[in-house]
Amino acid sequence: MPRVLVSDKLSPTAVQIFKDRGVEVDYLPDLGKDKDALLARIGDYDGLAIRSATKVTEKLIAAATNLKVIGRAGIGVDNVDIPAASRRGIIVMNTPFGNSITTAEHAVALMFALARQIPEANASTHAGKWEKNRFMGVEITSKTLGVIGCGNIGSIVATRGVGLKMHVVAYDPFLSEERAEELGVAKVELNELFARADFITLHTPLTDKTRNIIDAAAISKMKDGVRIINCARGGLVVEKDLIAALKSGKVAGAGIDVFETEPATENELFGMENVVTTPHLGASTTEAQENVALQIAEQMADYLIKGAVSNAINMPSITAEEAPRLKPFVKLAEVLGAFVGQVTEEPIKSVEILFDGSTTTMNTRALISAALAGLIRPQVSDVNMVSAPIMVKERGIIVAEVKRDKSGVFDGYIKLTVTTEKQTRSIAGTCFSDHKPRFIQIKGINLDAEVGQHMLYTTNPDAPGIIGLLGTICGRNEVNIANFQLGRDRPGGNAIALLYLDTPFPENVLAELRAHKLIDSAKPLHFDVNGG
Ligand SMILES: NC(=O)c1ccc[n+]([C@@H]2O[C@H](COP(=O)([O-])OP(=O)(O)OC[C@H]3O[C@@H](n4cnc5c(N)ncnc54)[C@H](O)[C@@H]3O)[C@@H](O)[C@H]2O)c1
Ligand SMILES: O=C(O)[C@H](O)COP(=O)(O)O
Repeated sequence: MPRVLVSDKLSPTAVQIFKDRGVEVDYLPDLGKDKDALLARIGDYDGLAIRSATKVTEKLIAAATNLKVIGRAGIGVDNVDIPAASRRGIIVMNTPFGNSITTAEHAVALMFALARQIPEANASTHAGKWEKNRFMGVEITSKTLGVIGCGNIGSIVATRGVGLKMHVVAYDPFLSEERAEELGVAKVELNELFARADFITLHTPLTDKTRNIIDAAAISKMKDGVRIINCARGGLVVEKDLIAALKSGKVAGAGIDVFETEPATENELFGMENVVTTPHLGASTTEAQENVALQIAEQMADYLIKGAVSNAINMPSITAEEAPRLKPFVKLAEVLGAFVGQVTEEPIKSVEILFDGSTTTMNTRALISAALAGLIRPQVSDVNMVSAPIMVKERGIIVAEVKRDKSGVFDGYIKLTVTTEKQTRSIAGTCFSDHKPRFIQIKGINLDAEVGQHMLYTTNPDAPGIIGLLGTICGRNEVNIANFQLGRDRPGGNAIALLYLDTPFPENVLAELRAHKLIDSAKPLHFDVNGG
């Protein structure tokens, strides 16, 4: 039974779903704030469900020896060291839509709060002051709203702005003109947004490109009296520059839900009259918390129990429906990679993965990840479909995908071609209705060979005596040959042999075989035929 730890506050729905799905769950919502206690316990779990309080650092990941999946009940995953998780083969998934409406509504709420100074006016009225002349607001209608980052949340804010009769301009390098038109917004460059907007709202993730996107230089390009809303991430806005601009009056107000340092208990923004703050409440509604808890528990259970992957940051999605059809081809891709990985001794420069016929309609990203995992496993023992692409990239190996229509007798097949400094190797395989992977071409030589756990692969000239030679040497050394497959490109040309053995081929016998003039090369192979 897989075990999941919930280390941040999540709706009880998540716990119930884990239990119903047969996942053991420990709900310890304060553990995320206690780094040492979390570090001491994390090794016991297959899954970790979090929000933004738990910081999943490289150190925590190193201690998480059994961890397979980190589930973020929410959107931002900047509290997770994703490269470290990927390197360890741990899937990181989030719930990309569960809290977007709620967060968009919070941004709009902050915009209204700023425009009419509602928090200040509320405090003053509660204090019995009746300061009717102190609070003079601004209308929102006909003002320009600048949306930076027009993805899920930004686009909801944009349409709300349109509904409020605002002019909406959006800056997002990935926003298409068609989508902008559909939303009713004008797609503009950042400087134009700065120059035109009366209200600016941020909705980008925190990345190296977006960090400090609002600094003193950016503020200087904005209209006098602009109001800035940040419901995305602290770190997008340079707080000291914002504070200076609020003090000078250049910025008339700021609505801030997220801070450079969180939890934020001390901050110069606190107490400023023209600043409305909330403690990272963007996602905090009953509806959103129900959504994200339910989604993350389902997604994590799907992965831990069925191998289905959805909304993963570091792995292609595999739906529960496609998982059974894909599984044998994942195995095939991995086996093809493993074959080449085991026979290649020099550094690999590039890999081409060709999908032919029916395989082109499959989840080729997942299949490529599987092939790469098989390929580099002989060099890095602890690698899986999550970590393989990152490890291959770190090694500077170029990966290319090619798709083509059915070209031969098979409904479809996968062919892997690997180039090193010395040579190019290729291997192709397919799965028949028995779902078992088989090799159909090695070194350009056609054959039909199943995959065995322990095998010996030899290359030799097509000459009389090879079978006898292999049989004699194996027999003399008590190596039992369970099966045998031969192939050649033409009579008297290049030939290959695949021997199926009951046990790994002994090293000392290998030396004898390699020394024989009829054998060009001999390589023992091992395949995880039973693994998932
Ligand atoms: N305050 C909260 O409680 C709360 C709640 C949910 C999400 N968030 C934050 O909001 C962010 C946005 O969420 P989302 O669901 O809309 O994400 P999203 O991925 O759907 O949208 C982000 C958009 O930002 C754009 N973008 C990326 N780099 C950019 C750049 N340099 N300049 C301009 N645009 C850029 C992307 O193209 C994308 O369209 C999340 O990353 C998260 O950090 C905060
Ligand atoms: O990225 C998110 O989903 C939000 O920042 C919500 O964070 P929270 O789950 O900690 O409220």
